[in-house]
Amino acid sequence: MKQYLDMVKYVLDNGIKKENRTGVDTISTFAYSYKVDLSKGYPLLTTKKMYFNSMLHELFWYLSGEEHIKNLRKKTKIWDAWADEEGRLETAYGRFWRRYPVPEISLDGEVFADENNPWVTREKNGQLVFDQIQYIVDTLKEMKTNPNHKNGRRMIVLAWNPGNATISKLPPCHYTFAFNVLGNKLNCHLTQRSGDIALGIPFNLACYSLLTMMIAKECGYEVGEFAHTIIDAHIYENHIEGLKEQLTREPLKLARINIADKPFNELTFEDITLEDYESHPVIKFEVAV
Ligand SMILES: Nc1nc(=O)c2c([nH]1)NC[C@@H]1CN(c3ccc(C(=O)N[C@@H](CCC(=O)O)C(=O)O)cc3)CN21
Ligand SMILES: O=c1ccn([C@H]2C[C@H](O)[C@@H](COP(=O)(O)O)O2)c(=O)[nH]1
Repeated sequence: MKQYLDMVKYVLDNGIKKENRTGVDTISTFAYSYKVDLSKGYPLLTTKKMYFNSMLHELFWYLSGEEHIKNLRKKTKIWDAWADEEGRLETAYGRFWRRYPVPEISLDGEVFADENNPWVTREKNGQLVFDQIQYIVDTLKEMKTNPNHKNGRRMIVLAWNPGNATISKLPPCHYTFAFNVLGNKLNCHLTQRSGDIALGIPFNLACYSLLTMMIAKECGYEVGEFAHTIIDAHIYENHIEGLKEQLTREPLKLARINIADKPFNELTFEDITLEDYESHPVIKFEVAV
């Protein structure tokens, strides 16, 4: 994928050396953006072998709304370093995607959705929560018959909750995304505060591109573009050689994705198949914890 290789080259050429909490320095750039046209194929990197199954388990974990990795860790180890022995995690994306806490006390004149709202439920522990993914799916369906939908430019999912994020061991990196309809095409824009270009970004790109394809299918849209803005876009120093190796490799034809004919909420791991994926060999990168 040319856009990825361009980003790698840009950060290698322009990055500034920076220290960070992990003890492994990075070369960093500010606010790198790129776009991919999803109608041209599925943007899974071909210049190294990608562990598609780990990414797919991660996406279904997000969609499950689980706040822990008790189930995910049976499928992939990629989140183990940030959880405790029991599989508990201080911050989990899916918890906020599908169960974002809603306050029950408001100021004079201010509104918050209550239990009568279609996306709000009360959990067993008494907390009111909002399902942002269902809100997106329902709104996109309503827009088919009502292009002037009041929420047509308000299709936002937020994973950042300051009261959690600012004290968490690992707050969300990809913390907000927005859907956008143009013609009959569904676009998605992801904002990421911090991006590990060798390890995290290829997963994030593949994950949100697939999510966009799944939602487009459910709601009757063609796939449009995936756009990604990475605020601190960095390469860890011990990843430089592996990324330089990738730059010498010629990108191969993009793979395709097949999604089973099932309602979005019933899709499981087995319903998504990766077709015609060919790649250059694996490159091992060590993850900075
Ligand atoms: N420093 C850092 N980089 C990240 O990308 C990252 C974090 N931390 N913390 C939270 C999550 C966990 N993520 C990870 C963690 C590990 C891999 C990883 O090891 N990937 C390997 C092998 C995957 C596998 O064995 O299935 C790869 O080659 O992609 C990828 C993403 C992304 N995130
Ligand atoms: O999905 C993800 C999750 C994490 N990352 C990277 C970005 C950073 O290298 C680290 C997080 O460290 P912070 O100090 O919290 O920024 O993980 C990613 O690229 N993608």
